[in-house]
Formats: sequence, structure tokens, C-alpha cells
Amino acid sequence: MQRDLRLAGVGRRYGLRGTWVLRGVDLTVAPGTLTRIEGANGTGKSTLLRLLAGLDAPSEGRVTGRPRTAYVPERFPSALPFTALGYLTHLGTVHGLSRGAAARAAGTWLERFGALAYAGTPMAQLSKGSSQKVAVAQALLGEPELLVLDEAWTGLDTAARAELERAVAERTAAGGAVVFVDHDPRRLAGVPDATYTVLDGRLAHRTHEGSPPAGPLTVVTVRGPAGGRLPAEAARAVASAEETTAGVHRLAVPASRSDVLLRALLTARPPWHVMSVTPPPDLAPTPDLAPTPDLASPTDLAPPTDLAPPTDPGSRP
Ligand SMILES: Nc1ncnc2c1ncn2[C@@H]1O[C@H](COP(=O)(O)OP(=O)(O)OP(=O)(O)O)[C@@H](O)[C@H]1O
Repeated sequence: MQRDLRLAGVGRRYGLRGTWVLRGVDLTVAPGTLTRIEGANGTGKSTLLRLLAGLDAPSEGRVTGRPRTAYVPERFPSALPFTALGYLTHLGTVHGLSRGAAARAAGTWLERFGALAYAGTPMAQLSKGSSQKVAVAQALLGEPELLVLDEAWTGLDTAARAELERAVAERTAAGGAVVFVDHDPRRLAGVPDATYTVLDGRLAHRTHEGSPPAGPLTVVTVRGPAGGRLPAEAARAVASAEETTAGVHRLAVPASRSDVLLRALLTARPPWHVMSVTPPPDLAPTPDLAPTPDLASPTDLAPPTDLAPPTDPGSRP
């Protein structure tokens, strides 16, 4: 992969007046990186993957730097009039391999996934697991610069799951990029270079790898210095961080870490401007603790441990 694949201000909705599934998505996928996309059911993960794979076009915004891409869809159309080997060989030639090279590559991948015994089986007669092995093999066959995997591990046996993890590592080691969705949070845990959560049509960059912190989250909206990165201590405290507009960041922090976050932001040089703090509903301040609408600097703010967090009715929890 020669250059970054970039999504800038990308939105997608189905139908002219459909609700926006994704809106204002900015994402850069760099060569040699592994990116995980997560999010609840129906939030738009597959929609985002299809946009990344170039199988769908955004309703607004721009996609630039499109590399040679292969994609494993969530649902693979297995009822195809080919044998497994015939199908893979055919796809290999579509990827530009000679017929002989395509047949050899097809055989290699069927063997790696433990499906060589089914090489001559018509696709329509393959079990779900074997059919999924063919789905994965067709994507790896052409050594794509970008590999997009939508729940590609689902249906694979243990050995094939491990083989796919190896194949992912090989692609990134070769300078390719891999973007994946998987329902199992343990899948390649700790390996991705970046993890993004699709939430309310937006993409939030998860700054912490591993398990998300448990417990209710306080939402802190801050404005940073132009082009500024979150202070390191603040970045460590948050569960997710999303730049909603230029310089404005929406941070979700476990309630137990919110004073650490505020202290890190307000003592940074130059300090970050805290625009609003929205505690989780069960920790909302009582009416006696009058909210401060806008906290401009450390001098406007009591020490964080004494802070009665103001509410921002405009923010989403
Ligand atoms: N081709 C389509 N036409 C109309 N609506 C669609 C289409 N594809 C997806 N949607 C809608 O877009 C929304 C997001 O769907 P998408 O499949 O991208 O989410 P997802 O996060 O991948 O879901 P899941 O985790 O269940 O696979 C859903 O409301 C879905 O019904």
C-alpha cells in the first residue's frame, strides 16, 4: 500500500430522505496498520466497511487514496456455480494472476485453511464453515493492499481462525492495511494499531486498547489549542475521544477518573478549555449545585476533587 486511504467528512444514508447511518466520518487507514471497528448492532459498522472497501459510495464526503482491496462480507454468497477450487482460480485470474498461478494460490490457501479436501466440491454443497474458508481465501489470494474483514472469523474452526489471524499479521507485515469487525472482543486483542467505535453515526477513536473501562461514563467536551493532541495523562484517563469539530473534543471518561482528566486538561500548558461536563444520569448534580455553563480556565474551576460537574443539556451522555 503506497499511501493512506482517507475518508473525509463521509456520510452515508440509504435513500434520498433516509436517516443518516454515518455522518461526518474522518478516518485515515495507513499502510502496515491493523484497525478494529466496533459498535453495537446496527450502528453502521458494515456500512463503514463497504465504504472502505469501495463497494459502496458515500452520500457525502470524500474517499481518497483507494488501494487494491479485498473484502470478506458478513454474508458470503455460497450458492455459486463453481467448485471451491474453480471459484478461487477464477477469482485469482480476475486479480491478475495467470491461470496456473491462480490455481496454485487457490490450492495453497485451501490447504492453509484445512479445506483442500473440498477443492472439488461444488460451492453450493459446502458446509457453512468450509464456505467461509473459501470466502476468506478469495480475499487473501490476490495479496491485497487493503484487506477488509466483516466478521470473517464467524463459522471458522479453531485452526482456521488462528490461520486467519496469521494471514492478517502477514498482510500488515508486508505493508498492507487490514480493517476488521468482529463480535468477539478477544479477537486480536491488544494487536490493533487503532480501534474505533461507531456511535450515533460518528466514529470515536478509542484511546485505550484492551477492555473498555467498566462503569458509568462522564462526558467532557473540551476545546484544545489548534492542532493540539490530548495531554498524555488525559489520553490515558479517557475511555474514548472523538474530535467533533476542529479543535473540539468529546471525551468519555469513567466517573472515577474524571478529576484526573480535568486536572490534566486544566494544568496543561496551554490549558484546555472545558466547555461542558455531563455526568452519568445517576451521578447528576442536585439542583442546589448550580451548574456553571462554561468553564474557561483553571481559575473558573474549583479543584477537580471539589467539582460539582455542570450539566450540558445539549450533550448526549
Ligand atoms: N442496503 C441497505 N439499505 C437500507 N438500509 C440499510 C442497508 N444496509 C444497511 N442498512 C441500515 O443501516 C443501518 C446500519 O446497518 P449496518 O449493517 O451497517 O450496521 P452494523 O453495525 O454492521 O450491524 P450488525 O452489527 O447488526 O451487523 C441499519 O439500520 C441497517 O438497517
